[in-house]
Amino acid sequence: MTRKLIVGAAQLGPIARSETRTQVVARLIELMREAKARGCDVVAYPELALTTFFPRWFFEDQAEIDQWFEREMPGPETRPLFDEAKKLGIGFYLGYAELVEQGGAPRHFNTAILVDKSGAIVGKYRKVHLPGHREHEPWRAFQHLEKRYFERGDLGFGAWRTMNGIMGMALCNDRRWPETYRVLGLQGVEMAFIGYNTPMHYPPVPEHDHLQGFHNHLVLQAGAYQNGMWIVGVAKAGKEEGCDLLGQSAIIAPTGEIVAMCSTVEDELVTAVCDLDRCRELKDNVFNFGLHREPETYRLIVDTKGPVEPA
Ligand SMILES: NC(=O)N[C@@H](C(=O)O)c1ccc(O)cc1
Repeated sequence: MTRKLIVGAAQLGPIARSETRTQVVARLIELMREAKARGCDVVAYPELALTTFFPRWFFEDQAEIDQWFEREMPGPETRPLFDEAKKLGIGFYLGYAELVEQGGAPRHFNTAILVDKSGAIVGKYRKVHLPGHREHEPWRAFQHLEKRYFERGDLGFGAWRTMNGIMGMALCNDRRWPETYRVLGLQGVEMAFIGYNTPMHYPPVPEHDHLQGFHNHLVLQAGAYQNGMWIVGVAKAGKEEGCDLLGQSAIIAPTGEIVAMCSTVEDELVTAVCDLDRCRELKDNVFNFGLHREPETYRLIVDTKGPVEPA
């Protein structure tokens, strides 16, 4: 049985603040149909793919915040996407803001799901590394209030056997942290889906603005290679409500090579044939964990948040 998966990275251009879920889902379905026409088994969408990137605004009214969140998945507006996936027989990865009631209390997460070819949700991930700030910082041209609007994910970095392989998920800022990939890699993940919304302007260190594209590929390629996994990085891109977001969505081989990349900052699909068996080239050799890892010497990584004084 071949383990070649045809994978689509369905980058989204900007989503206007006024755009409805129904309008966005229509865009997602169009990309899904294109993916199917190009033979895809699975298609990946960005982080918070159903709305504009709302953490760029400070809202005080909880009802105004909650309007950006999904209370059920699928819900009435998103069900057509699941129906289409089932009809076409294509899997998908989707990021969205999740609102759940637990023990009578509302909980807010920045979430991604993996849906198989039958339209069933097989995995859920809630973003662990929440970037930005908690309080209103009016000096910024755009807020980045993920720390205010979301709780840290409580599901860890899972791995799921589906679509003939072992699949993992992460979201945006998670991709900058080597721990993310390692926890996935240790579970044998062969393909990780990572949606992102990355502003080109980084207010705390604007000297890095020109490096956004470089840093994006640097971390995705290193994560792929060091763990012998395919990585599908998918942007929400373009000028969204005046804020420039990085594009350059990419499919990356376990060798670290970029095999497909978007060249616009609009809705754009790129695809690649991803042979999951190629992960073995790394997992059995240079990154054979069982043979070469020395976890006893890595204690600081889990025992401290860091930094610590040098010994
Ligand atoms: N949605 C995200 O997690 N985005 C982050 C990232 O790309 O790491 C990010 C980028 C720039 C910032 O000023 C704040 C946060």
